[in-house]
Amino acid sequence: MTKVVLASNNAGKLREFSAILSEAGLEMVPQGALGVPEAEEPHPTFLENALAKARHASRLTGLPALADDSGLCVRALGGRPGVHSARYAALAGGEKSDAANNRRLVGELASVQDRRAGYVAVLVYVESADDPRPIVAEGYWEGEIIGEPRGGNGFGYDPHFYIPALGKTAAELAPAQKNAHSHRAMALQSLLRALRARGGA
Ligand SMILES: O=P(O)(O)OP(=O)(O)OP(=O)(O)OC[C@H]1O[C@@H](n2cnc3c(O)ncnc32)[C@H](O)[C@@H]1O
Ligand SMILES: [Mg+2]
Repeated sequence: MTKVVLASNNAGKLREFSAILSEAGLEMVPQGALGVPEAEEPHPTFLENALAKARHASRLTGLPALADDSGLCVRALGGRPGVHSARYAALAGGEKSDAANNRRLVGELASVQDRRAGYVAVLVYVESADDPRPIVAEGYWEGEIIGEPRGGNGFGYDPHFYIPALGKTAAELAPAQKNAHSHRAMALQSLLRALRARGGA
């Protein structure tokens, strides 16, 4: 099994990745278990932030690394919170928590008709810190933002992310169901195909 460092400190992401990757024959080690501190994510694009996180983890561990930069893009908010999804409330002086982020989001949409939104995940895999050929994959998942939270699974904005075709929020989906539809799962399947095409896994 190839050992890969997962360049994330988000417990929700780590759970979703490990469920998919264990089936793919990759041994993933969360960066926290190897003493890697959080990387800076100062960039305006998911791609640049994911690349920065992957390079950082690979540089500090000497292992191949997989990073995920993701977020919620709301049409009526011009794509916000976007790359700032993890610290949306903190940017407005609030705390850095899912609950505070959701309060800010729901408050901003209180009198807005257009509820359309999408989750974006950009994954980057590097063989080494200076890998000249990173593998990049993107996933997108469409939904609508609802004011009242529903469901206790998932993380982040999931209780407010309603998928009309499923009649449920992402937090009402069982973990395996979320992994059958989500932005992260779609990106990961595409990244694994690219990796296999290179003979990597
Ligand atoms: O950078 P790492 O350490 O991976 O962890 P993070 O939580 O800071 O991750 P990001 O910088 O990529 O920010 C992504 C944020 O977008 C939101 N998000 C992304 N994917 C999500 C999902 O599947 N369900 C709910 N919220 C999600 C959630 O608020 C995340 O904190
Ligand atoms: Mg982050």
